[in-house]
Amino acid sequence: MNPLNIGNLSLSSFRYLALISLWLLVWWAAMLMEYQPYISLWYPPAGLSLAAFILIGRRAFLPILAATLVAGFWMYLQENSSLSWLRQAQNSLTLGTAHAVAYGLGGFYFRCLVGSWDIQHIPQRILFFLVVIFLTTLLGAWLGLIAFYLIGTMSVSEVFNSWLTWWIGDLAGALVLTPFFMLLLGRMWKLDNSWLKPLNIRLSGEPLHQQLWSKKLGLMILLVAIVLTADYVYGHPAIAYFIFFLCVPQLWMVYTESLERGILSLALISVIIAAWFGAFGVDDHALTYQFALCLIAANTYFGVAVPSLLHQNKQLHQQTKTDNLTQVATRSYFLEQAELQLTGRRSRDFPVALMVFDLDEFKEINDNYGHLVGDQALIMAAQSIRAHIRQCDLIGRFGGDEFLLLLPDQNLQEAEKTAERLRQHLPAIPAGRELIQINASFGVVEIAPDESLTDALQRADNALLKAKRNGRNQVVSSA
Ligand SMILES: Nc1nc2c(ncn2[C@@H]2O[C@H](COP(=O)(O)OP(=O)(O)OP(=O)(O)O)[C@@H](O)[C@H]2O)c(=O)[nH]1
Repeated sequence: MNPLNIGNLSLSSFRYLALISLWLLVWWAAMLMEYQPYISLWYPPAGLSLAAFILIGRRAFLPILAATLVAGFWMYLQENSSLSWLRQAQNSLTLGTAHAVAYGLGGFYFRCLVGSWDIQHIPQRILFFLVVIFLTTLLGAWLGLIAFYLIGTMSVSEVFNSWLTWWIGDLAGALVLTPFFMLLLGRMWKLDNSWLKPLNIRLSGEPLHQQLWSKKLGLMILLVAIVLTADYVYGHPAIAYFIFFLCVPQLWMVYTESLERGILSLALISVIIAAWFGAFGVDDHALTYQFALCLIAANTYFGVAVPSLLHQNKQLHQQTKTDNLTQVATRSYFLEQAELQLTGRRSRDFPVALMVFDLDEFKEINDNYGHLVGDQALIMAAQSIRAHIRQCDLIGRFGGDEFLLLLPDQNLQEAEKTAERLRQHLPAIPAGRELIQINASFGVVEIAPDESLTDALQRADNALLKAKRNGRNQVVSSA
C-alpha cells in the first residue's frame, strides 16, 4: 500500500472515530437532560444521525451502529446489569439497528430526492426536509420502542404510553440540530454542503450586520433567562408559553446574519434552553419548551428561504423589465410605462411623441457575418440611441431588430429632429477586418390627446413601413 493510501485511510478512520465520539458526547448530553426514563427534552443524537446519513449516506451506518453499541454497554454498566456480555451486546445491537435503520432511511430519501432540486425549489426543499424529519423521527421512535420491547425493557402498555413524548424529544433534537451537524460534518469531511449552499446566494450582494450578532444572541439568552426563571419562580403554565416569542429575535437573526450564524444561534439557544430547563427542573412544562424548540427551528428554515426568495424575485422582476441582450426596456415594460406617462399628459401643452425604428437589412448582417455580430449590432445600436436621448425618454425593444422610443414634451417637429439626429449617429460595428455601418428607418408620430397608445403605435408603424418602402435609412413622420 503506498503512503498516500495509508494517509487517506488514517484520515478517514480519524473522521469515523470523530463521528463516533461526537455521537457518544451528544448522547451523553441527552442522558443528562432526561426528564423521564429514556425521554429527554430533546434528543441531539437524532439530529447528528440524520445529518450523517444525509451527508455521507450508507458510510454513516457502521460508525453510528458502533456508537450505539458503546452507548448500550455504557447504560448496562451504569445499571450494574447482571446480564451476560453476549446478551448486553445483542440488546445494544438491536437498539442501535433500530436507530440506524430509521435515520438511514430518512437520510437516503433526502439524498435521493433533494440532490436534483435547484434553487427554484427552496421552499419545497425545506418543506420536504421538515416532512423527512417528522417521518424519520416517528419511525425512529417506534422502532426504538419496539426494540426496547423486544429486549424486554418495556411492556406493550409502556410503549403505547410513551411513544408520543419519545417522538417529540427526537423531533426537537432533529429539527434543531440536523442543519447544525450538517455544517459541522460538512467541514469535517470537507464536503460540498449542497443542500444548504444555494441558500447562501444572498451573502453575495447584501451587507450583513455582523457587529450585532452577539447583541442579538445576548437578547435571546436574556429572554430565555427571564422566561425560565419566571417559570421556576411562579410555576404557572402560562409563563412557559412566553418562550415562543423567541421566534422574533431568531427570525431577525436569520434575515440579517449569515446562514451559518442563523443555524448556530438556533443550536446555541436550544442548548441554553435545555440546560436551564434541566437546572430548574420545570419538567411539568416540558412539552411547551419542546414545541417551542420545534417551532423556532421550523421558522428558522423558512426564514432562511425568505432572503433567497426575495433575491430570486428581484432577479425575475428585473428580467421582465429589461431586455437581456440590449439592456433597454422589454416590450411589456415599455408599454406599461408609456401608458403611465400618457396618463394626465394628454393636452397640446404637454405633447408626447412616439417613435418606432427598425434596423435596415439586419437579416443580411446575420446571414453574412453570423448571429454574434448581429447581436453586437443590436447592442451597439441600442447603446448609441441611449447615449443621444434625454433621461426622461424611454427606449424599449419591440422585438427582433425593432425598437420603440417615447419622447415626453416633444412635438412632431422636435421628435423628427431627434429621429434624424439618432439616425445620423448610428455606429459602425467591427466584423473581422470590416466595419459595417448600421442604418435604420424611423417612423415618428405625435400622440394626439384623445388617441390610444395602440392607435399611435399603429400610425408610427405605418410611417416606418413607408420609410422602408421609400428606400430605408430615413425618417418618415405622420401628422
Ligand atoms: N442576431 C440576432 N438576430 C435577431 C434577433 N432577433 C431577431 N433577429 C433576426 O433579425 C432579422 C430581422 O429581419 P427582417 O425582419 O427581415 O428585417 P431586415 O432584414 O432588417 O429587413 P428590413 O427591416 O426590411 O430592412 C431576422 O433574420 C431575425 O432572425 C436577435 O436577438 N439577435
